[in-house]
Amino acid sequence: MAASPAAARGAPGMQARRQAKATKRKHRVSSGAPPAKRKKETSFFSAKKTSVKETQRAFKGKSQNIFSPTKHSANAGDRKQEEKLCIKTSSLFKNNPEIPELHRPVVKQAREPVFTPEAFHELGLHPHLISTINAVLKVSTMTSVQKQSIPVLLEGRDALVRSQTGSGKTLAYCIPVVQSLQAMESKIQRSDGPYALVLVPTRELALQSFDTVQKLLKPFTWIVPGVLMGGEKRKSEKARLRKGINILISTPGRLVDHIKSTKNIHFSRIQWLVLDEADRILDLGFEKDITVILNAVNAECQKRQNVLLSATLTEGVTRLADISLHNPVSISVLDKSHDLSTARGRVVQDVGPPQATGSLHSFAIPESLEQYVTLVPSKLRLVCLAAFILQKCKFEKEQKMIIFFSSCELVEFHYNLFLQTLLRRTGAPASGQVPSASARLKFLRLHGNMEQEERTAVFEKFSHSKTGILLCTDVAARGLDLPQVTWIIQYNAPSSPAEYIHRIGRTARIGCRGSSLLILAPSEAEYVNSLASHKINVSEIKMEDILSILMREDCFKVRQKKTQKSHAAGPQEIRERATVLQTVFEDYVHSSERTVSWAKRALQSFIGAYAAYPRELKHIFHVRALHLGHVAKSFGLRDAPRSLGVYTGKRRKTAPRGPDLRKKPRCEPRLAEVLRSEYSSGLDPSATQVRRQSTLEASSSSRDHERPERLPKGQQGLPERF
Ligand SMILES: Nc1ncnc2c1ncn2[C@@H]1O[C@H](COP(=O)(O)OP(=O)(O)OP(=O)(O)O)[C@@H](O)[C@H]1O
Repeated sequence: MAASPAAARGAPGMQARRQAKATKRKHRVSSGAPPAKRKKETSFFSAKKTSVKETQRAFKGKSQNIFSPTKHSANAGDRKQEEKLCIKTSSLFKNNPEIPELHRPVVKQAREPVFTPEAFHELGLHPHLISTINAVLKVSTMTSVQKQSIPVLLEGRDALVRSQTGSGKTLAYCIPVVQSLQAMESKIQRSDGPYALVLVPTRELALQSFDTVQKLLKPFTWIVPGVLMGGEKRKSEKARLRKGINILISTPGRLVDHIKSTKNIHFSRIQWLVLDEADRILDLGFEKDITVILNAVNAECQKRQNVLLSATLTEGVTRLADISLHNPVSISVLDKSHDLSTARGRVVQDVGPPQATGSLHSFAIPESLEQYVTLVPSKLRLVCLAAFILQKCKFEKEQKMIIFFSSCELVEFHYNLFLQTLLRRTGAPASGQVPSASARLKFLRLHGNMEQEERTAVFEKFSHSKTGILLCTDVAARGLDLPQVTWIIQYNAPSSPAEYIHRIGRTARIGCRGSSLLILAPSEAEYVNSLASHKINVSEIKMEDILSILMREDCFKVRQKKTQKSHAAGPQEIRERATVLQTVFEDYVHSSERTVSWAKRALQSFIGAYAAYPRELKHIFHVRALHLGHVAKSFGLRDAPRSLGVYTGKRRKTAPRGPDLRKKPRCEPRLAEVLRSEYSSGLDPSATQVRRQSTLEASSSSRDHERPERLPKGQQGLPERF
């Protein structure tokens, strides 16, 4: 017989008893007495399935009790009781590590001039190409990188091109490719196959580059562009390859997949090989894929032009290029004098030994990009992020924000959490109300574990929207040109200065204004110096200033009885409201087993990603520095989970005493499956197998970067020739 809803919820008397027990437990904690043994871990997980509304109703009642100490009662006994009840408020702000003074070294950032007064028609391009650039792409004058690169590439030279994010590198290579192919004496036939091969690290970037090429080809209808990027049925891609693609844009993984399985693919006519985001594509993650591609291309064609582009061409790439490219030209718009009134973008030089290129470790950042950092104790991270979202996207107009997380699971968790809490509580306009400021909270998410159709839809939607909040992994860090993004938030610090540059580079593109915020824990403050050593300058925003926005959000006000007067004001009220917000998160997380399990999995993923920071950053980001209980709070978990394994709903026979962060987190197979690669073709089962294995061996793959299989010993290294 099914239990009645009332019975399922428990009789009122039982509920009261439960509440009393809980209060007793809290009192013991506050008085320093050892906490009573939790009856069963199931009590932690077996929260009844409450709807969000129910949770909020329950919460309203609770908050009244929680914050009643703010009233000043004459009765000493009452006061004692009040102090005890204050535990929820104080727990969020108590026992946090001190926030250190940020002695940030002020460095002179490298600057690049973006625009030039020169028009495209000065380049001697086909008149139809010029009119397409002007009329379809709506650009008339060249950017610095275009002015430097296009003539060099039209001369037939190999080139390494570095210029800051959002400075127009795509057209810098697309225009010469189209100009040269349309001018070929024997007119290109579709069935000839690829004349140009463009490799990019992500599917969204492949789509975006394809879109640009397609626009440029409008007057030259006989040249057919095409994109291979995974997610699409291999069969239909094969059919398109069979018909013929002359400018082929692909992610490495998907191209390898076709090289191995598609007979119709050949490279005998290749004249151009372009690696966009070359440092990303040539790093270890893509080593095997790139080797396969280059071997396949080299086997069929020896003479072609090679172009490598990125905002962060590092020494490693330059050295590799130095031995692999033929008489290349290095183009860097970076104005070394930092004096923009002189020598505006005149730095074009032949590649010499790596040291000759000087400032390879200092990357230029758009002048109109303001960078900020805030130091936030772990317990307060979540409320701080939420407050910042509200401040920018609810209370200010026309804000478009991208928030970077270190793994797919972190994105999923925060996306769902914000939808169910921030949006429901503060975001949705009441029925019949005109959508207003609250309607600006439009959450979207993008990561590598999503179906391709959804990925593309999200990309398009965010691209065309004037506002919105995109939660994503580094899959969106490279190359994406999403218009009007005003804020970049890095909730988890990136693993390298190059990734920092690319993430923040999604805003302040092509002369627009934009800002970025990096959220660090107090123990991570040293990261600011690490950035400074790469000439990256950040200003501090105080956490209190971010939290103060909660004063504008009355739904986080502590409810007082009519007879009670709130004595909280200023910082105290901000703290109380922050606690209310944290309680909203915690109530949602603890509203069902499923949500608790999500939170735990996200926490585990966070720790995995944290353990994967490269050696040179380990002194800043080390799991040993994490306080698990505090970090758990930032996932809405009230306590540190006893085990970091994925929650299965079953109790272990012998529960471990407590989490030991010195050990690498144990990744359950389920977790390994979820942590699939961002950049893979998604089709190669052997790759997945190896990746899964490496996930289990090292937690590093929690970070949402692809680390496909390494080559066997003795076979490492790229072919000598691009
Ligand atoms: N000459 C130009 N004048 C005005 N806008 C331009 C010009 N060239 C390109 N753009 C625009 O600038 C934006 C950024 O260009 P693009 O994406 O090529 O930058 P990028 O240098 O490749 O950036 P990233 O390093 O992030 O990949 C695009 O919206 C593009 O249409």
